Amino acid sequence: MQLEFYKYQGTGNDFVMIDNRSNFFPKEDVKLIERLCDRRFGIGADGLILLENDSETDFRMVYYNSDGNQSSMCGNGGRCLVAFANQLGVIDEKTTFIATDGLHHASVGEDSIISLQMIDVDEIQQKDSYTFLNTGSPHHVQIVEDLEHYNVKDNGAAIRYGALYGEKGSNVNFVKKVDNDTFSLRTYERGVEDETLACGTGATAVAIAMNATGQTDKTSINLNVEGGKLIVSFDKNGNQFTNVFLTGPAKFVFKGTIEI
Ligand SMILES: N[C@@H](CCC[C@H](N)C(=O)O)C(=O)O
Repeated sequence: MQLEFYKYQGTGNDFVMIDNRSNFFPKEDVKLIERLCDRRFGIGADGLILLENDSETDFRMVYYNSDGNQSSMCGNGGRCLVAFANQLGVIDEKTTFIATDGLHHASVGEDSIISLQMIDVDEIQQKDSYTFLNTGSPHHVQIVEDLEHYNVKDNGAAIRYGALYGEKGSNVNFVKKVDNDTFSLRTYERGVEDETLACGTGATAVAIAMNATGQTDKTSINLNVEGGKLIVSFDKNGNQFTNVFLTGPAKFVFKGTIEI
C-alpha cells in the first residue's frame, strides 16, 4: 500500500504528518511508525502526527515519538499540525483543536509563524539544581556551564533514566541565560532518546521555570534553540501561569508517498 505523507519542521524539530480523517492509518503499529520516522530506513523525523476529525473542534492531534509510541503533548508538532491543517484547507487563520492534554487555540501568522496556546501551569517543583514542571509533557530544567559544549545526549539520558523520574522518565532541558529577555536551551527528548534541534513544550518549560525561579522577571521570553528561535509569553499570578503561548516558525518541507 502507498502511504501519502507530508513532512514539516518547526525550528528543526521535524515531523511526518498524515491526514487520517478517513481513519485508515494502523494506529497501533508501533514498528511501522518507528520505521516511517527512521532517518535511514524511512522518511526520517522526530515524531509522527495524525490529523483526525473531531466532533467538537476543528481537528484532533494524535502524536507519536520516533520510537513508535504514542506520547504526551508536542508543542512544535502542534504548531506544525496547525500549518498542515491550514495547507489542507481544514482551517483558516484561527483554530481550536483537541490534543492529549486538552483544547488548544492557535493562529497562523505571516511567514509561517504559528502561535499555539499551551496548557496552564500551576505545579512547579523547585529544587537546588533543577526545576521540574509539566507543560503538556514532563520537563526537567537545569542551568549548566558551557552549554555549547555540553554532552546533552549522555547527561540527558542519565537524568531521563535516573532515579528522579522512574519508568515514565522526563524530557531534559539544559539552559544558559543570555540576558533578562533571552535564554538558550538544548533538549534531550524522551521517545527520541537523543537531543533534538528544538522542543516546544521544553522551550515553554524553560521560560516558565526561569521566571518562577527569579532568573528573569519577564513574561515574554526569547528562546534560542539549536534549530532557530521561539518566543514564549504568559500571564503570571503568584505561582499560576496562564495564557501561555508558544510562537515560532512551522514550515512545510516536502510531501511524498512511501510503500508500507
Ligand atoms: N518535541 C516535542 C515534545 C514531544 C514529546 C516528548 N518527546 C515526550 O514524549 O514527552 C515538543 O515540541 O514539545
